[in-house]
Amino acid sequence: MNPYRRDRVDYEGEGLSEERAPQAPLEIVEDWLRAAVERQAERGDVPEPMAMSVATVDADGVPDVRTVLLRGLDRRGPAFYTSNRSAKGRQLAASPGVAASLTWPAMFRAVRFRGYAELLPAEEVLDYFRTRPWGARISAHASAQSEPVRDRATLEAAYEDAARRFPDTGSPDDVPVPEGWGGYRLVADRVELWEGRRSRLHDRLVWERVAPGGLDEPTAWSRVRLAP
Ligand SMILES: Cc1cc2nc3c(=O)[nH]c(=O)nc-3n(C[C@H](O)[C@H](O)[C@H](O)COP(=O)(O)O)c2cc1C
Repeated sequence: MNPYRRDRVDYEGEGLSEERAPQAPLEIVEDWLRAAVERQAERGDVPEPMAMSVATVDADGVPDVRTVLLRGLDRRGPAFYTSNRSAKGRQLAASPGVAASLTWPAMFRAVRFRGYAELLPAEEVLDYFRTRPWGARISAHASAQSEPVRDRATLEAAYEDAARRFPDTGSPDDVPVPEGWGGYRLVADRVELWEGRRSRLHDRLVWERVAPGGLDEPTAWSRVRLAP
C-alpha cells in the first residue's frame, strides 16, 4: 500500500458562514489565532500555533518557502522576525511579493495571506529582540543566516565568541541587535480562511482588497466564497 495514500481523514470543521464572517478580515483572523493558542493549551494538538510558511520568489522567478513564527499582527498585517540578509531577505529585497499560510490540521483550519513585504522599523525590531532569551540573542550574532558554515563546531565557536563579547547580565540590553537582523510585515491584499468540511466540501472565504485601508476597515475589502 502506498504510505502516502493510506490515511484518509474526513474533516469535521464547524463551518465558516458569511453571516458570522466580518466585512474586514482582521477580527476573524485574530479569533482563529487565539483559538489555535487556546487549543494547544487545552489539548496539546496544535504545537507552534504561530508557525507560518512564508513564500518568496528568487531573481529567476522560482518560488521558495520556509517556516517562521508569526510574532505580530495588527491592522497592517502579520509580522515575523528574521535576518534581512538571509535568502528570504535577499529575495524580498529584489521582489517584495510574498505569500504566507498558517495551518492547524487538528482544527481543520488554515489562513492564507498574499501581498508584499515591508521591512519592520528599527524600533519594532529592537522591542522584539529585547524579549528574546539571551541565548537566542547570542545565536542571532553567531549565525549568518542562509550562508554556508563549515561544520557544527564552527557554528558553536561563533556562539561562544559572541557569548564572550556580550555576557549575560540579566538585562534585555546586554546583547545589541545584530547588523542586518530585523523582520518583515506582510501587507496583505488578499486573506483567505479555509475550514475543512465533510466529504472534502470545504468552506473558503476570501477577502480581497478593493481600496486602501487596514485589515480592520470594511470599506477596504470585498468578500467572496470560493469553491473548495
Ligand atoms: C517552527 C519553525 C519556526 C521557525 N521560525 C523562524 C523565525 O521566526 N525566523 C527565522 O528567520 N527562521 C525561522 N525558522 C527557520 C526557517 O524555517 C529557515 O530555515 C530560515 O529562516 C532560513 O530561511 P531562508 O534561507 O529561506 O532565508 C523556523 C523554522 C521552524 C521549523
